[in-house]
Amino acid sequence: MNDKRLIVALDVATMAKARALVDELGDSVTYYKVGMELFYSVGGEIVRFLRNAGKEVFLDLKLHDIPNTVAQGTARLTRLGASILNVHAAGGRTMMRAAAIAVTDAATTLGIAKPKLIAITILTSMDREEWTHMHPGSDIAGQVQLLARMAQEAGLDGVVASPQEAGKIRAVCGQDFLIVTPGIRPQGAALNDQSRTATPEFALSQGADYIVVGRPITKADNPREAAEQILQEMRRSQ
Ligand SMILES: O=c1ccn([C@@H]2O[C@H](COP(=O)(O)O)[C@@H](O)[C@H]2O)c(=O)[nH]1
Repeated sequence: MNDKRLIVALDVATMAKARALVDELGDSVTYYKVGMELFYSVGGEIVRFLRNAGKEVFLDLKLHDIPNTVAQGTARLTRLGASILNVHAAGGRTMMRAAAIAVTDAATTLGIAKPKLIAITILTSMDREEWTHMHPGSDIAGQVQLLARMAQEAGLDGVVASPQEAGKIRAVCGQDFLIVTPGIRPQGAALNDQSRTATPEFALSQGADYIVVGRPITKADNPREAAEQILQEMRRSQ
């Protein structure tokens, strides 16, 4: 069984560990997310390895800097052949617009398919107490909707958000806008450092296009079995 809507977060520190997990998950998983830990350890080699293994890649490096720096960075990353790249929406509309143009131009010059460019809204680890401390009088869901609309207006293809806000994003951004939801926890799973979580079934019911699952699979005693259980839950929710 396999479902491209499941993206497994490959949060390990070495190529050997990454290879072992990809091997173990086999054909049950076709989409992997590569984040800072693995990319800063091994660089572009991991993207080439996954692509050669027939996998799709979400390169989750969350760029956040001035427009020119982010544009140049996303242009360089485009060459690696990932299907999804991302930046922080908090970098602003001008920064997101610059990144969107840079990705399109780089893909055109290289003659490759343009990766989707999506924006981080508010990290799923952020809880309401911490948010209110930082932004008195503002509510998370309203801010997520605002950031998602900004990303859409800047020409991005979608956002990363908590499954708890997916429905609200759909309501303001419509159907033709990608919603990728980390913070996924099957019933009874440890939350770890996540706060605004939900089950795979709930995320999909709220309009998420993709769910991102890391530790509930990668730290399980039997990662393949954990992935298969999530895939079964996804199938039930169709
Ligand atoms: O808001 C965000 C944005 C990105 N992430 C990333 O997703 C995975 C989640 O891993 P779990 O082990 O399932 O918690 C991780 O790589 C984060 O960097 C996120 O969690 N929230």
